[in-house]
Amino acid sequence: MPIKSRIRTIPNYPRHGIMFRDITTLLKDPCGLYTTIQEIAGRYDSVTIDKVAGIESRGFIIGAPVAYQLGKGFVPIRKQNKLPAETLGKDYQLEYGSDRIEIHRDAIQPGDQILLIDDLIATGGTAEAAAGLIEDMGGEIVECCFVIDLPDVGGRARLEKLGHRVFALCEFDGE
Ligand SMILES: O=P(O)(O)OC[C@H]1O[C@H](OP(=O)(O)OP(=O)(O)O)[C@H](O)[C@@H]1O
Ligand SMILES: Nc1ncnc2[nH]cnc12
Repeated sequence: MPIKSRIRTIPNYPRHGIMFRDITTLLKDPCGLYTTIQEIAGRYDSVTIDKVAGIESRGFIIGAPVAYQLGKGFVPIRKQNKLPAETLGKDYQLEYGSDRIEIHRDAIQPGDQILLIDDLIATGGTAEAAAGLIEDMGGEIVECCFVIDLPDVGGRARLEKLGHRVFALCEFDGE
């Protein structure tokens, strides 16, 4: 069964008008989880990557096994006040609210080739902030990689306009 058909849609969550794309139905399926990680990791098999960065929280579920499969380290980009050492942070707007993400100041070395991973791109605000943090530290974004793209919300176009490569395993377009 394709990855997309294992993702459930919950209308009007967490707010009226939002079609929430729920990956828990993909994750609970051993074949769904395995295929997702293999497909992403396979894409970067012969690409130079120093570290995989994942965005809290759903980006951790996808990013950490991809890093493991590629034999690379994993860097968590976390919500405000969750990281214990010195951090750099950025505020950003969400499809349904606003938030702040942070990264440890010693997580990235200048010139590091970083694969940025999250489960989903909607407005692209979260990924733009995460990519910005990585670039502020001298890291280079190899690609921004997602399980799900919502093209009608415009995040991919926003990241591409900033010069980032974007890849997603599937798209939900007004369904
Ligand atoms: O492209 P954007 O409009 O920025 O939205 C995408 C982000 O929103 C969701 O995370 P959320 O902030 O809901 O946190 P969670 O992963 O902890 O549920 C999703 O996992 C992405 O990180
Ligand atoms: N429509 C959506 N479904 C799941 N996660 C999201 N994050 C932002 N928009 C979302």
